[in-house]
Order: sequence, then C-alpha cells, then structure tokens
Amino acid sequence: IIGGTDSSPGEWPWQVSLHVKLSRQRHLCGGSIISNQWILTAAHCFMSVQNPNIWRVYAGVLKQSEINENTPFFRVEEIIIHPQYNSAQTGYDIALLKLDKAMNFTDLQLPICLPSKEESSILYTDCWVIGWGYRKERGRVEDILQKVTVPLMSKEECQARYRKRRIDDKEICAGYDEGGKDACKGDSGGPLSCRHEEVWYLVGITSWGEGCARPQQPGVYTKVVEFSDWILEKTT
Ligand SMILES: O=C1CSc2cc(C(=O)N[C@@H](Cc3ccccc3)C(=O)NCCc3cc(Cl)ccc3-n3cnnn3)ccc2N1
Repeated sequence: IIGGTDSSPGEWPWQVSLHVKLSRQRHLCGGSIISNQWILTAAHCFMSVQNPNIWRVYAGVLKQSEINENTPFFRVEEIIIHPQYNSAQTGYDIALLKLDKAMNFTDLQLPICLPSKEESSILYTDCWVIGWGYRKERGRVEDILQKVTVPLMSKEECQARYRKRRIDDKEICAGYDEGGKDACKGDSGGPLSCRHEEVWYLVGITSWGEGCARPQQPGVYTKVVEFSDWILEKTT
C-alpha cells in the first residue's frame, strides 16, 4: 500500500494473508473471508502455483511477524479460478478458495458482505484498500497491515487514463489523479472495502495498475457485484 497508515487489530477482520510454502514460506496475496469456508481473491495469484497443498491461509493476523511455525492456518481444499480468466489486465481476475475446514468467527476473523445487484446503484464514498504490499514500487512486503482510502472513479474516466487497454464493465477503478495513494505488489487479491450505512461491502478485488500510485494511473479492481451469480453458484 502506498501512502497508507498502520491498521489496528480487528479493523479489517475479513482480510487474510495467503502464503505459499515451498522450500521457504512467504506472503503472496491478500484475500477476503466471505463465509466460514470460502475466501475470495484474485485469479492471478495462482498462475505459477496452482497446487492447493502449498497454500496456507492466515486469518485474524495484523502483522506478518505474528506468523511462525506455531501460528494456526487453514489449508486450501479447492482453488476455483474463473473460467474466463486469462490475465489480470483482461479481467475476470477472481478466484475462490475453499478452506479444508470451516473457521470459527471471532472479533479478529469475520466475513465481509458481498454487494448485491439491487444495491449496485449505490455511490460508495468511503472506500479503503488494504494489504501487506510494498510501500513503494521497489519495496518489500510490510509487517503491519496498511490501509489507505481511495475514491472510486467512473469507467469512462478510468478508460481515459488507460488508453492502450480496454477497461471492462466488470472492473472498477480507484485512485487519485495526483497519485500518491494506491495498492502495490503484495496487495493483490485483497479487498477494496466500502462502508455504506455502517455496513462494509466487498466492492473490489485488488487486481492491476500501471506502476503504483503514479499520477493518472489508478488502481484497477475486479468489480465483485458483477460476479455475484458466479460466487453463489460455486459456494452454495
Ligand atoms: O515475499 C514477497 C516478495 S516478492 C512478492 C511480489 C508480489 C507481487 O508481485 N504481487 C503482485 C501480483 C502477483 C501475485 C502472485 C504472483 C505474481 C504476481 C501484486 O500484488 N501486484 C499488484 C498489482 C497492482 C494492483 C493495483 Cl490495484 C495497483 C497497482 C498494482 N501494481 C502495479 N505494479 N505493482 N503493483 C507479491 C508478494 C511478494 N512476496
């Protein structure tokens, strides 16, 4: 996260850290708890590692330094990547992880609401992107979960910023024309969370951008409301 600040314990209880354990173990992506057995994240996280057995899901953590060989984690029973996914820049950057067992909800691990199609006309004005990603383009994974507020922008404005690309109806952009606040490497798969009338909704999944926090290069997120049928089909 560029231009953000430290989160507090329990501030974002739906945020999880997805680790890959090969010879070493490391945080690779963020994700969001949407039920006691399902995590929503980005499809691109799995392009090099599709084997469910090497993934570890850490919930209820604020700091990466809380994670060690004794920290409890969930194993992944199934990885469901959207069938139309090709690359982050061409959309459908969404995946579901089925946990090997249902988690107990606590103050530190709770699900976030999925936006419903009926409410897709809501203009969200209080949106935050969070993660343990880099604080600058050439950085490193951060210890304390970072948060930054970013304004949503229209598809037309976003398309004007990305002339060489086609911004899909199932993508949503957020950021500042002057740059300075954005997601970055290590944040992908995590939530773009928006609060509306005291309830938090999972509006976006951190997907791609041209550099991090550059002027007129907003972050591009998978627009979750466009996939509610797919999510319901796969998780019920
Ligand atoms: O221990 C380490 C050090 S190396 C490392 C790299 C990455 C990484 O590149 N992540 C990518 C995605 C990815 C994940 C898995 C495999 C390959 C790539 C990412 O987050 N990418 C974020 C994409 C992004 C989204 C928005 Cl909304 C705005 C700007 C950007 N960025 C543009 N340039 N950098 N970030 C993630 C974890 C890592 N852990």
